[in-house]
Amino acid sequence: MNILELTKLTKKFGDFIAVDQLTLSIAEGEIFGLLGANGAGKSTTINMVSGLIRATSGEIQLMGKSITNNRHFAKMNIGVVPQDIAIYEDLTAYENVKFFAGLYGLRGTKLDEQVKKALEFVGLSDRHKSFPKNFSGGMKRRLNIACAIAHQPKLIIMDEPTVGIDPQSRNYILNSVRKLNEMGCTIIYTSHYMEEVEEVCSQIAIVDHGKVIAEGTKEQLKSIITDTKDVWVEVKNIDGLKLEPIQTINGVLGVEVSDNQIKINSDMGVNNLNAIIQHFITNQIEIHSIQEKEPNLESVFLTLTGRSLRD
Ligand SMILES: Nc1ncnc2c1ncn2[C@@H]1O[C@H](COP(=O)(O)OP(=O)(O)OP(=O)(O)O)[C@@H](O)[C@H]1O
Repeated sequence: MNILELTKLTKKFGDFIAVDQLTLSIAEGEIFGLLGANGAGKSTTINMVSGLIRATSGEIQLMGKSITNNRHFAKMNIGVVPQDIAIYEDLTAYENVKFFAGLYGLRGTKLDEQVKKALEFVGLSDRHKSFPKNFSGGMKRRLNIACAIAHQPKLIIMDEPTVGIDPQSRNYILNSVRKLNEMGCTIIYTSHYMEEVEEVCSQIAIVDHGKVIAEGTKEQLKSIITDTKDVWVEVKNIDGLKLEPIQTINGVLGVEVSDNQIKINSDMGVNNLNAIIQHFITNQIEIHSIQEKEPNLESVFLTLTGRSLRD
């Protein structure tokens, strides 16, 4: 079953189209990655799903029900971890989670139980009486997650939850994503860090200029571009290297140089490694290292859009 279906979802800000007839289906049980550069339209899409802003046109269905006129149903079943941390600095960690969970109608012992469970889940039980103003960035993010999950939503949307935090908290959050998924939640995870999306997501949609430009598992996405490979040659000293003759080697599609590294993009079906190495030997340029790199989601993005994920 699809937990979420977006059909021709569009958001205009004046004349500017931030989300452009975006169509996407997310199956129950996935960790679904929305990958796109800054400004691609990820947050705007999330904000329409969570009801923070109204769509200009298009349809959003949650568990088979339109949510346009059913905000309450959406609110009860969706938990959003917003990009900008939304917690009250002058409430304790416990009070923060209690406040947000209370907005979903939880009361009494049930409220208390679920708040404690959520704090335990994010590893902040022993800090429940502390004020978040004394927390690190990573702890604030974790508290933000507790606030979004205490009402036990079926769909959890995390908008760039690892921006600006230390590596330890980042790992903690990625593990929480996996655990929540194992507990039965569907997760939508937006990021412009392709490593994270590759690591944690079972399905990925690449968003650019408000549209989905490719979708599938990471293997399916990579297969879009497996007809090319990159050979990286690191040299001791680049002086005297002529690039034009490399371009003419059979199968070579492009050559880029940065510092002492030469990246040679080449047709996967052509074995031209000997010819490439020979060129360096002929020009008496000493090779320090040479490696062929597998395509990753960054290269998929680059191939599809002509731009890098991070500007
Ligand atoms: N309220 C607004 N008014 C006008 N333009 C907006 C508004 N909100 C977003 N935009 C524009 O819409 C586009 C999409 O923004 P959005 O925040 O959805 O991108 P994003 O993919 O989430 O990127 P980021 O990773 O930077 O958050 C951007 O060009 C942004 O400037």
